[in-house]
Amino acid sequence: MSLAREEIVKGLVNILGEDRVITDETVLKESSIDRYRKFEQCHEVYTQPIPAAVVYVKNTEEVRNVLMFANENGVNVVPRTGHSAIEGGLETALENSVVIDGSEMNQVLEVNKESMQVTCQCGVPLQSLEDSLREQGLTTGHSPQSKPLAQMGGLVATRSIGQFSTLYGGIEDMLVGCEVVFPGGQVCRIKNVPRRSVGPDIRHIVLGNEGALCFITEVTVKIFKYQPENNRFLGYRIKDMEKGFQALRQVMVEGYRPSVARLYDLQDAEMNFDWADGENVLLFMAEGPASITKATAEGIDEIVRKIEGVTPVDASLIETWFNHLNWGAEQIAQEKKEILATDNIGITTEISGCWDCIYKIYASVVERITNEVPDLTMIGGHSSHSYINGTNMYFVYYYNVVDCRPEDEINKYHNLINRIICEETVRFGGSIAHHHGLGKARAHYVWEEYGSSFYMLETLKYAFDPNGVMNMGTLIPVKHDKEHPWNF
Ligand SMILES: Cc1cc2nc3c(=O)[nH]c(=O)nc-3n(C[C@H](O)[C@H](O)[C@H](O)COP(=O)(O)OP(=O)(O)OC[C@H]3O[C@@H](n4cnc5c(N)ncnc54)[C@H](O)[C@@H]3O)c2cc1C
Repeated sequence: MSLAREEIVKGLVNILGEDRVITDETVLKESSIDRYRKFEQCHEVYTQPIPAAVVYVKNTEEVRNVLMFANENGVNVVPRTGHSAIEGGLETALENSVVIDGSEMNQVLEVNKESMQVTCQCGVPLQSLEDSLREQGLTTGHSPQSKPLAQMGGLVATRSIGQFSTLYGGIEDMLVGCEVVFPGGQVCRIKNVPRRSVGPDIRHIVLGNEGALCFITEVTVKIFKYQPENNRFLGYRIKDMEKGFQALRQVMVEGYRPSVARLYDLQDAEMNFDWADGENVLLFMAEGPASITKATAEGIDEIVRKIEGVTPVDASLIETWFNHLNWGAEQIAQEKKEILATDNIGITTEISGCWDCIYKIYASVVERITNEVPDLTMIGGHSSHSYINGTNMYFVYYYNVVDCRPEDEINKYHNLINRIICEETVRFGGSIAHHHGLGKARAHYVWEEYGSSFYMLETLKYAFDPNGVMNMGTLIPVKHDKEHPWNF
């Protein structure tokens, strides 16, 4: 039999003491969702089950004790660090869940300048880590737009990616080793080595698990020399979006590795660049030793200028724009004010596809959303992470919320748009989530995404979380309506 709310709180207080078991109603409500339900959040309307408690853990032993308590008593837990999730990964989908917050595990344990790696606890904010590394002439190379908000545990748990990914890769290319705790109480450490050939790469069980398999307590990531004085910026207007994708492809296929390679369609460009002048925008940044950035910038410029319909712009425009790209608490507060004042809301959904299908996905998503979604005020997007075999597409959309209560917005608009994006992406052979994770929102499409390999994901879930207490509903939905997967 499951424990009553009071018994759960009592058990947690026995483990952690009263101070670190929070049962304040406002905190609990705010902890029941993340930015997937941004409209509800702005209106302070909470539709998800309110957790029994939020607990602040200070070390691995405490994480272990809380997880074992939850596992033995069938209590759902939701791991959390920076609270910047945007796909519902932090929603407490089951009654009487416990949010385990690791943000007080915030020590940088070692900066190893010889082996070029840094080890930190899960709650280290990326911004403070990066600021202190830069003072020492070093960088993680990781720069998601949420750098001012996100913390190391969450960044690994979501398989995050940063703005310089074309050079440094995603977090999966940076993670060297880690320590994690499973619900049965097993504490596992994956050691720090440059590479090994000893069976499957078990780091990938941790990466992107979204708190549905284990709690990440410590991570070691690579570090690189920080040499901003050598940065080169390039920017272009380009008339045709499809040719823009071809330009990105050519840069990658010819073997160039800019840190940033981005293509904005004209709708998104209009919102970001006052010089876009009704055209799409291509931009690049090269980082690293001076000889490499010079050669990279010159090589890319030569390729792009040969493409029809391209107009170069002053490099300083790109540099200025780039320095104001990140989002912290201030931008989030400002956004809330604007949403409340206008009932107009902007949301993003990102996917990926190989070069042979990305334009088809883009064009068909834009067409369907334009035709099928009511009250739309903008649909567009950009590609911001490119590879030898393809790229991502980051759809950006705005709509007016008309004639509906805050709690009805999600199904009337947001889930409808998500469905279109997921359907078209799967139809053309892409992946429904490039870097924000499946959370609870896109988990409804997990079968379409995985196909026959769903067996492997499901087996991992059963093996590592046999009692079903790790962030239930994330990766695999708790309730799923096959006929109407977008309605939840
Ligand atoms: C304005 C904005 C911009 C963004 N830009 C980017 C971007 O450029 N690139 C990008 O990749 N993402 C981006 N995101 C999404 C988000 O910031 C990332 O997913 C980030 O990695 C989440 O880190 P966090 O510490 O905030 O994790 P949280 O939000 O606390 O948690 C995220 C998920 O990870 C799980 N989790 C958290 N901590 C742990 C842990 N210790 N152990 C196990 N599971 C855990 C949670 O259960 C949840 O499912 C953006 C978000 C916002 C709001």
